[in-house]
Amino acid sequence: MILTSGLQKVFCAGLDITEFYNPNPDRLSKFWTTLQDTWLSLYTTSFPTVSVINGHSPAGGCLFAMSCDYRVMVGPNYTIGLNETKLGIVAPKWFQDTMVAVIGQRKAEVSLTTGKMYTTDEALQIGLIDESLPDANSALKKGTQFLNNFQKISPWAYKMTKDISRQPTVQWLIDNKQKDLDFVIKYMQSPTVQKNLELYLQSLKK
Ligand SMILES: CCCCCCCCCCC/C=C/C(=O)SCCNC(=O)CCNC(=O)[C@H](O)C(C)(C)COP(=O)(O)OP(=O)(O)OC[C@H]1O[C@@H](n2cnc3c(N)ncnc32)[C@H](O)[C@@H]1OP(=O)(O)O
Repeated sequence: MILTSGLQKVFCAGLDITEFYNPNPDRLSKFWTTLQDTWLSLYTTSFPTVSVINGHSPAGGCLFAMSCDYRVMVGPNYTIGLNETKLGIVAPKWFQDTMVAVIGQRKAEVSLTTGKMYTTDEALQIGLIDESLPDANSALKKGTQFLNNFQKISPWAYKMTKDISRQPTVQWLIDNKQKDLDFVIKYMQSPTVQKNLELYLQSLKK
């Protein structure tokens, strides 16, 4: 499966920040549970996945890209990263662990604490993406070539290998789903968090 965007310059703008601003707890609960379930499904697919990152990919967008098996990004003008600290919020543990699995503990810590958005070249250098291509068509071709590798791999061997590799992060969320949800609902009601989100939303307006 190839995960890509039909938009011109945005792969995924991340989660809808307006869902966090002045949230209705019931709605936020459904929103967050859907996100947890979507991520669990994507991270544990029984088939190979590639993200063809054909535009900017902040926060939740970066999470979805990192959750695929391989990342091909169009360069040089787009950016990718977990920028939550720039919004004055914290990336949850499972977001962080997904990044650690891709780029390693040290690089992830620097990336997460600074909320850095990496250009395509920078992302390639730190291993956040696997390949950089100059346009969307060649990126799609590369992504397809990667998937073709699996024609010669046993689906069972593929799935078992991926499960072993991703199990700790997946199991943590399965075991802590309700705790994670309760924390997000409480966290989003904090006046400080709300102020940070208000300022960030204002900064996005043109
Ligand atoms: C101890 C443990 C604690 C754990 C607690 C957990 C806490 C919860 C964690 C929450 C995790 C959050 C994850 C996220 O994904 S947050 C979202 C992060 N996304 C961004 O920062 C993206 C911001 N947007 C941009 O940078 C640009 O819009 C972008 C580069 C994507 C595109 O640029 P472009 O110029 O094309 O688009 P515009 O800027 O014109 O945007 C158009 C309008 O869309 C609005 N917008 C953009 N992104 C978002 C978004 N993610 N959510 C809501 N709205 C968004 C933007 O304001 C424009 O609006 P108007 O048309 O009204 O002006």
